[in-house]
Amino acid sequence: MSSISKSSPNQGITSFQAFTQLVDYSLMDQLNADPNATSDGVDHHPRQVFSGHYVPVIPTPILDPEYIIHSHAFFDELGLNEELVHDKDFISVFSGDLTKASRPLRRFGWATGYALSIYGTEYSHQCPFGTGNGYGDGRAISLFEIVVNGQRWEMQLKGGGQTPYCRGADGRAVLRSSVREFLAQEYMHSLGVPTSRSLTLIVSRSETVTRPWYSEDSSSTDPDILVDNPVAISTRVAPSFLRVGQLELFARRVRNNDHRDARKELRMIVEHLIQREYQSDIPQGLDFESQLVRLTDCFRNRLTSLVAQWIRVGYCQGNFNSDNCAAGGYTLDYGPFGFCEIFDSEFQPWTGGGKHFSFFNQPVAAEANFHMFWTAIRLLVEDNPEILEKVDNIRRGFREEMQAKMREMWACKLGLIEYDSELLSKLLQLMERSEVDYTIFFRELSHVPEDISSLKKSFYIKTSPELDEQWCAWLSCWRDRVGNNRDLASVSTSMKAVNPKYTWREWLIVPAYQQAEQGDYTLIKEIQAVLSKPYDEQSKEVEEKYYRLKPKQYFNAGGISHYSCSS
Ligand SMILES: Nc1ncnc2c1ncn2[C@@H]1O[C@H](COP(=O)(O)OP(=O)(O)OP(=O)(O)O)[C@@H](O)[C@H]1O
Ligand SMILES: [Mg+2]
Repeated sequence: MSSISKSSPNQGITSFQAFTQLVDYSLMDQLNADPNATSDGVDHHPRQVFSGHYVPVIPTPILDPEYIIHSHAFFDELGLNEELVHDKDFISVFSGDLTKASRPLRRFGWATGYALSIYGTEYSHQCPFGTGNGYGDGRAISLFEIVVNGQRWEMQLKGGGQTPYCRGADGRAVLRSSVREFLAQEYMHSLGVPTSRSLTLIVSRSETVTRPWYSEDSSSTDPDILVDNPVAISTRVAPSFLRVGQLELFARRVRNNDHRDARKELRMIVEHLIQREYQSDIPQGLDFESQLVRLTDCFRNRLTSLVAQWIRVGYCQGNFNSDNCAAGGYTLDYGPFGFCEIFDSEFQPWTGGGKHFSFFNQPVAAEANFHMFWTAIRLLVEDNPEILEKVDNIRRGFREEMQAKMREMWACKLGLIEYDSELLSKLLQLMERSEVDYTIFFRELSHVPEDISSLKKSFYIKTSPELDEQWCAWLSCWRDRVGNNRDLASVSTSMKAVNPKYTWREWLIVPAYQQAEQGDYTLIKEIQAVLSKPYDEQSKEVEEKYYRLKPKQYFNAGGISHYSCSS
């Protein structure tokens, strides 16, 4: 679990100039740039990109940037001193201004194309040209990579302006969505769930964009007003930003025989993926085809673990398309996401997401993404039946592995040594009938209570005596299972380490971004601190404010309980 540790003034990198010494373009330089890219990186209009792995693009800085917050934990990991946020060159670069960048920095970053599959169905008409060649990072621009203690990190602006993939949109992200993404990424990391990380959040004091949103107290499904929002840039960081959709893009070009180098470009991006994300799992000395088998196996392992973890912590990605599925197996794109409060196996905060991307259906959505991954990479071993058989077997085994990871997760969450399907399914029924708060329920259960009174803290409805009786029977059965020859205090400790006390409650986040729109960042910082220790009890004051059921007025509230637009 991460903690906030602030480096002392003498420790770590304090100047942007020193920071630039970490920058490394060597792996990116092995990939192909779009041969039709402009030589000056001024490439901000929607156009088709037919080949190459990336397009060099100059970001568009936000006007009058003001630093809001950075990740203390991640600064610490990277060996950056807190002082760095006072270096104006550091803030300029992470607000999208590369105009004064000097060597080793380059004056442009890059955007990448990717394909889209929704729940295993390929799409290409979402791009303005109807071909898929205009789809990709429309507002995400990577600046550079740094290497710290042998670990490579790609630094990417979200909201850094238009790219050839912007499809005519403004390339911006609003403060609301940037605050959400910044805080959620850090929270996920503190929960111990693999994720892209947050570095900095910077807002413009003068530039705004208009977005549809919800009027106060609106219960409408779709936004009912247009709002001017300050724009912001959050910088997110990951070993790479390669998505399943990216592999698909190159695979589609191979299948369609789009150009001479299509197969070569697919192989290059797959080799790049192995180097960027799987170096520690796949020995470099192996021949490429054996590496591919290992890659398929490792990705299946990471993806199934990830989704089981999501369900453990109550997270719903909301829009788990292949273009929002990181090929490194971590959480990516905190737009339409939400955390389950009142338990509903079909919980889905994004109104456009439907049941297929809902809370408990995420293992199935993940399988659809894995299927697209497998479809793409198997093109590279088509002429080797032995290898193909191995890769296909791994594909076939997805469901079984997913189920095994889910069983393991539920056993852990319930403090059991062995998974018990009957105990779990009875519990889930009771949870749904009693409308329990997902986080509060499991946290209270983690105290291994003797009766159901403390569990009732998590109920949104008043239960009948008959329902109470069923709960008592369930609890007694569960206590027998967990207590069998085990010390209950240690069961409780291990349960508390997997059942967080503090969760993301959208109605507590809303005031933070609303106050930030008025220039007050206190609440953002408070939430960052609380969510950085989600498994700790924390103070009485924090408990009273953050360990609470969702108040009635926020049920069905547009922009809080559901949203149709998240950008
Ligand atoms: N304001 C915008 N300007 C340009 N492109 C945009 C904008 N908003 C979204 N897009 C693009 O539309 C596509 C779908 O949007 P989605 O909300 O999944 O992505 P996102 O949140 O911008 O991106 P990411 O997946 O990089 O976190 C993405 O390719 C994204 O780059
Ligand atoms: Mg996305």
